[in-house]
Amino acid sequence: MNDNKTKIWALIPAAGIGSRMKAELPKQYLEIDGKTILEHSLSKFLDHPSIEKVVVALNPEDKHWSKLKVANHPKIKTVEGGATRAESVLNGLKAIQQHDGANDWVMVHDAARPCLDSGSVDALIQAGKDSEHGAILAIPSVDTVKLANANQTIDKTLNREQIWLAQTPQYFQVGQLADAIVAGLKQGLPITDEASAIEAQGMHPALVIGTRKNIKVTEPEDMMLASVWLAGM
Ligand SMILES: Nc1ccn([C@@H]2O[C@H](COP(=O)(O)OP(=O)(O)OP(=O)(O)O)[C@@H](O)[C@H]2O)c(=O)n1
Ligand SMILES: C[C@](O)(CO)[C@H](O)COP(=O)(O)O
Repeated sequence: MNDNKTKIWALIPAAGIGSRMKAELPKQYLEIDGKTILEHSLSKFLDHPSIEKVVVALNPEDKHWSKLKVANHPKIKTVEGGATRAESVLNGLKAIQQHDGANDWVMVHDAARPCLDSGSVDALIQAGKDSEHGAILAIPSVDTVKLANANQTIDKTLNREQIWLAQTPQYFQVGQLADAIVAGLKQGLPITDEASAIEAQGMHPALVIGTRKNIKVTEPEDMMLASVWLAGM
């Protein structure tokens, strides 16, 4: 549980190569309205008064970050990313722990989600005050969800009332999250978001309703959608 005195970090995994985007640059460096996707994602935290510092995990071969204006921002610290998203996040958490931040809280947010609104950040901070096990943004499914067999036939329909689609930011105590990721990686679990590592330790993070605008830019057609949402923000 956090309180009004808790120090809050943001951690942006930005070390991916964007293979599904099939662009010449890693997708976080593609521009929308004169700013890279990464800068749009970062701005929500750099401008937020409750976020003290922002850690950005970069690909060791990154050639683009140093050209951005934001690279010299006093609130930002960079670390080397890892081979997977979970390892990039873990590297960032270790850097925070080196600053004595194990008891601080951290909001992990995909570099590839540029359309986050500050109201959602506020809602997560609020949820962290009531939750022992952290909180994530997510949206209830609006589609009927099928569980598939290996041969792409339907096994069964899941109860939609219980299906939520996870977004980021995901908000946890730094030490609790780092321990959970280390344990999950050791067990060979597929850690595709922070909550999955926490859940695997038997904890139950809260679900906070996000917005459908907070898309993850993943494939080429997502660029158009993100630019529409950003134009309205
Ligand atoms: N080794 C990795 C892989 C991914 N990410 C980051 O995790 C976020 C979500 O990952 P995803 O959307 O899958 O990005 P990519 O891995 O770049 O895309 P793809 O899977 O299409 O290659 C992105 O901000 C990405 O930069 C990371 O920091 N380190
Ligand atoms: C963390 C995440 O954005 C939650 O939906 C998602 O799991 C990342 O998945 P990716 O395949 O690494 O983009």
